[in-house]
Amino acid sequence: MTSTPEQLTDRQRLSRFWRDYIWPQKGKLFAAMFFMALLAAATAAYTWVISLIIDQAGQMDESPDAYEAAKRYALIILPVLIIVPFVSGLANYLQRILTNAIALNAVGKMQKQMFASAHSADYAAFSREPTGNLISKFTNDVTVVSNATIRGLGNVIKDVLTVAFTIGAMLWHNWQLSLVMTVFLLAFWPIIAISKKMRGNARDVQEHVGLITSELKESFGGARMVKAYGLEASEAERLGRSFDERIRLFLRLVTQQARVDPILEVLGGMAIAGVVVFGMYQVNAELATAGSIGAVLTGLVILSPRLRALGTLNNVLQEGLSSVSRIYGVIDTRPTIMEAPHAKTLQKSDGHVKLNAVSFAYEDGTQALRDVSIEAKPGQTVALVGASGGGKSTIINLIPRLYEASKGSVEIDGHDIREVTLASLRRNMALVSQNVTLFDDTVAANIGLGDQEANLEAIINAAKHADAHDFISTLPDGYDTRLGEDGLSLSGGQRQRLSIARAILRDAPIFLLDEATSALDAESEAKVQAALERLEVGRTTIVIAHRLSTVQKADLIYVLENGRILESGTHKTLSTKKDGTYARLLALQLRA
Ligand SMILES: Nc1ncnc2c1ncn2[C@@H]1O[C@H](COP(=O)(O)OP(=O)(O)OP(=O)(O)O)[C@@H](O)[C@H]1O
Repeated sequence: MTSTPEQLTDRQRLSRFWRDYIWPQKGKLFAAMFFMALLAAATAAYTWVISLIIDQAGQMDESPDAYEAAKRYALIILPVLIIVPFVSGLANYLQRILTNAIALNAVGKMQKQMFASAHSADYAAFSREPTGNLISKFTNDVTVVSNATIRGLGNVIKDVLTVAFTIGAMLWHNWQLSLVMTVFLLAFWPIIAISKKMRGNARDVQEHVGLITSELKESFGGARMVKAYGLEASEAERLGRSFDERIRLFLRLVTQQARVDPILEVLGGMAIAGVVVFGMYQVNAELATAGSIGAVLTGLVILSPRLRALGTLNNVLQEGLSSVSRIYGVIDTRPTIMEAPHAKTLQKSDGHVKLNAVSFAYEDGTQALRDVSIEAKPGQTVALVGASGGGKSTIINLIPRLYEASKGSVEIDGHDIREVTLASLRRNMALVSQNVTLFDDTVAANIGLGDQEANLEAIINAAKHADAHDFISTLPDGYDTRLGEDGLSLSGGQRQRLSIARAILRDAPIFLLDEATSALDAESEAKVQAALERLEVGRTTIVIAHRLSTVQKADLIYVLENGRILESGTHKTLSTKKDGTYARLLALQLRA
C-alpha cells in the first residue's frame, strides 16, 4: 500500500544526513569549527604551561633572593595560567552551544519531516506498524541521532585537532620521548575490535526500546480493559519480561564497553612508565629539560581521553546511523494512494455514491470484498448489515479513499474518485465512527475540527443540533473546557454527540456512519439517535448498522457476508423474504 525506501549503505546514509541536515547550517558549523580549533590549541598549550612551571621552578634554586625569585616566577606563570584557561573555557562554551544547536536543529527538521510523512502515508501504514513503535522514532531515535551528532562533530573536529596539536607540541618539546608514547597508540586495535562487536548489540538495544514503547502504550491505552478483567498482574509480568530483556541487552552492551577502560589503563600505564624511565635518562644525560618531560606527560594525559573517544566513535556513529535509517524509513515512505496528475476538484457533491464491482484485499492477502456493487442516490440512507468480518468497515474506508479498490471503481456523482483531488473528495464527507477521537483541547476546538474556519457561533449551533449544548454548558468552562487526553472524562453518549456536532459542522453531503455498538443507556441512546437523524436529513448516509432496529427506516439495506453482497432491499422486502439472511438475523436479534 505504501512504498518503502530502498536500503542505503552507511556511507550513503551519512552523506545524506550531512547534506540534508548539517550542511544547510554551514554558518554555525564554521563558527563551531573555529572555536573547536581555538579550544584544541588552548588545550595543547597546557604542555607549555607545565613545561614552563617546571623549568622556572628549577631555575629558582639558582636565585639567592627567594622573594625576588617568587615574584619573577609569578609574573611569568600567572598571566599564562589566566589566559590559557580563559581562552580554552570560552572556546569550549561557544563550540558546545553551537554543536548542540546544530544537532537540535537537525533532529527538529527530521521530526517535522517525519511527522508530515507519517500523516500523508497511506492509512494502511498505521495498521501495519504499532503506534508505539512510530512514537519511539520521534522520541528515542531522534535523541540517539542528536547525541551522535554532538559526539560526532565534537570528536571528528575538536578531538582530531586536539590530538594533532598535542602530538605536534609533544614532538616540539621532546621528539625522542614522544616516540616512546607510540606504544600508547597500540591501544587502538583492541578497542576497534571491541567496537565492532558492540555495534550489533547497540542496535538490539534500540529496537527493544521501540518494542517497550509499544507495549507501554498498549497497556496504558487499554487500562480500562486491564482493570475490568483484573489483568494487572499478568500485564506487570508481561512488561516485566520486557524490562528484564532490556536489562540483559544493556548489560551485554555495557560489559563490552567496560572492557575498553582497563585496556586503556594498562597501556596508558605502560606508556607513562616508558616516558618516566626514558625521561630520567635524558635529564641525567642533560639531553632534555625536566620541563619537556612534564610537557610530554601532560600531552599523554590530554591525548588519553581523546583517543579513547575516537576509538569508540565508530560505535556512536553506528548507533546514530541505525536510528537515522529508521527515521528515513518514515520520511521516505511515499503513499501509493495519490492524486492523478490532473485530478479535478470535486465541487459540492450531490451525494450520489456508487461502488462498481469492487474487490479489495488487505496487504496480508485477506480478501475483504469481492465484486461488491452498491449505490446510494442523493439523500438516501443506505445501511450495511451482516456478520462480523463481512466487509462493512472496508466499504466505509474505500469511499474516502483511505484504501484503494484493487478491482472495480468507486464513483461520486459519476466521477471515479481516483480522478478527483483527495482534499476535495474528503471535504465532501463526514465520518462518525464508533471509536470517537477526541484531542486534548477545548470542547470548541474539538467540534471545530469539522470545519476549521467555523466561528464559535457556528460551533454552538452544531452542538445544539447534536443535542450536546446542554451538557457542554454544565462543564466548568463551557466550550472552553479542556477535554484531557481522548476526552476520557466524558460519558460514551456525550463523546458520541460531540463527534456528531463535529460532523454537523462539516456540513458535508455524504455522511459515513459506523454505528456505535457500545451500549449507551436508553436516554443517551435516544439522544444520540435523534441527533443522528437530524444529521442525516438532506444528506446521503451510508451506515454500518449493528442493531437492525436502527435500519428500518433505511432506503436500502445491503446484507454482506465474507466480502460479498448476499441480498439487498428495504426492511420490508428483506424481512419477509423466505430463508433470507436478513430475516434470519432479524429473528436472532428479536430473540436476544
Ligand atoms: N487492516 C487489516 N488488515 C488485514 N485484514 C483486515 C484488516 N482490516 C480488516 N481485515 C479483514 O477484512 C475482512 C473484512 O473486515 P471488515 O472490518 O471490513 O468487516 P466488518 O464487516 O466491518 O466487521 P465488523 O462488523 O466486525 O466491524 C475481515 O476478514 C477482517 O479480518
